[in-house]
Amino acid sequence: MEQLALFAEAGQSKGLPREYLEYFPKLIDPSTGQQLLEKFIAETPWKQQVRMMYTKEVVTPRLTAWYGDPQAYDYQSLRKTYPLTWTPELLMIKRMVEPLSGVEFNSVLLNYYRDGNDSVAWHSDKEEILGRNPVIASVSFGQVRSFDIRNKADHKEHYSVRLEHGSFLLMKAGLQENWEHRIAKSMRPMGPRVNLTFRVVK
Ligand SMILES: O=C(O)CCC(=O)C(=O)O
Ligand SMILES: [Fe+2]
Repeated sequence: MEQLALFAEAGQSKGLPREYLEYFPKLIDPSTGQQLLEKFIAETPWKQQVRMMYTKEVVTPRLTAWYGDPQAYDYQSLRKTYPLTWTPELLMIKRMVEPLSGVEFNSVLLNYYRDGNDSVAWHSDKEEILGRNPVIASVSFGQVRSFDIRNKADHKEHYSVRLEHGSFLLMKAGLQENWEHRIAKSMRPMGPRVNLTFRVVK
């Protein structure tokens, strides 16, 4: 049984459109990852974003925080907003993913999924501040969650990757243009997960 599960996990990236997405299950060892997870949960100034959806206020179903260089401010928001200052842990992980990504990142968005009720809906990260064809490096800690992608031109073409504790997912140029992604809610009991997405803000 255990063997079967392991086999399925090892082969889970088979069939993925590798020109758009690359999965590395073991970037960070499990015990370091556990310490980082606990530190991120305890020490990050998490916020729950509120957005307007037509006339209704909608609360984002997860907690977020944004870190980076002061130059990576968000010029699109009504009031210029600045990222929090890099922590040593975030800088360490940034230096690990940069050679694998071929990009120097200047900011990172943290997502905290407290349990199976937390999620991110279908979207692609294609804001103007990310420029054209952004490369995004995603590192996951804690609860394994399913990362689903679907082709914008044909929703029947879809894949899932289970993002394991300590794993690294590289979202390559073109993914945001041609595919959408999400982390769906789950009915199963789920522990906490923290995900970091390193980005270049123009
Ligand atoms: O939690 C994840 O793995 C994905 C997060 C995401 O899509 C985003 O922050 O834009
Ligand atoms: Fe995203």
